[in-house]
Amino acid sequence: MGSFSSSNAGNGTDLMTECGTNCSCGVECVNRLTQRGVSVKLRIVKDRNKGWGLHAAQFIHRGQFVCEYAGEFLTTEEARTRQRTYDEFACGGGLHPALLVVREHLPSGKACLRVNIDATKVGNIARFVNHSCDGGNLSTVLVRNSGSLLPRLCFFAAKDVVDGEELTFGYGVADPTKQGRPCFCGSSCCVGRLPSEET
Ligand SMILES: C[S@@+](CC[C@H](N)C(=O)[O-])C[C@H]1O[C@@H](n2cnc3c(N)ncnc32)[C@H](O)[C@@H]1O
Repeated sequence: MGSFSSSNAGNGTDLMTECGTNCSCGVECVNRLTQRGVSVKLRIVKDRNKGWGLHAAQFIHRGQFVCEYAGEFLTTEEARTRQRTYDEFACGGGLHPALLVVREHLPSGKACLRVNIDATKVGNIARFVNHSCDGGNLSTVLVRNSGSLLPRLCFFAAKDVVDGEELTFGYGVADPTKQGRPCFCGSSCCVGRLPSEET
C-alpha cells in the first residue's frame, strides 16, 4: 500500500521505440513525439478525498500524447525501502506517494525488467494523475529511446477527453479483501480500495 501500480508491458502497457542519441535526427523528428514536453493544456485541481488531480483544460483526442511520468529512477532495493516509509506516513492521509513500479516482460518471456519511478518528491505534472478502478481515460506506453536501456513511461489519451474532465488511469488491480487505503474514484466498478504493490 502507498505506492501504485504494476503495469505489465505486453499485458496492458504498450511498448514503443523512438529515435534517440544513436540517431542523427533532431527533436523535430516525427519519431520523437514524446520528447517535446507536454503539448496539451492541463489543470491541477484539488479534490477533498483524493488530494490534487490532473484535469484536461482542452479537448484531447483519443491517441494523443499527454505527458511523460517523470520521476527518480530507483533500484528495487531503494524502492522497497521508500515504499515502507510511504506506507507508514500515507496511513495518516497527509502524504500522497507516487512510486510507480512497471514491469516489462522481455521478448524471451523468461525475464522481466522492473522499472521503479518515484515522483513523490521529484517529478512533473504527471504525478497528479489519480487512480480509477475502471482503468480511466489514459493508457500507458513504455517508450524506449533508441540506444537507451531504460524505458520512459508515457500517458496517451485512451479515448476522447473533454475540457474539464479528470485524467486518470488504473494503478493496478486492488484486492478488496486486503487492508488498504480507501479509493474515491467514484466509478461504478470501484472496489473501495486503492491497488497496492506487493514488492
Ligand atoms: C500519483 S499521486 C496522485 C496525486 C495525489 N492525489 C496528490 O495530491 O499528490 C497518488 C496518490 O494520490 C492518491 N489517490 C490517487 N487516486 C486516488 C483515489 N482514486 N482515491 C483516493 N486517493 C487517491 C493516493 O494518496 C495515492 O497514493
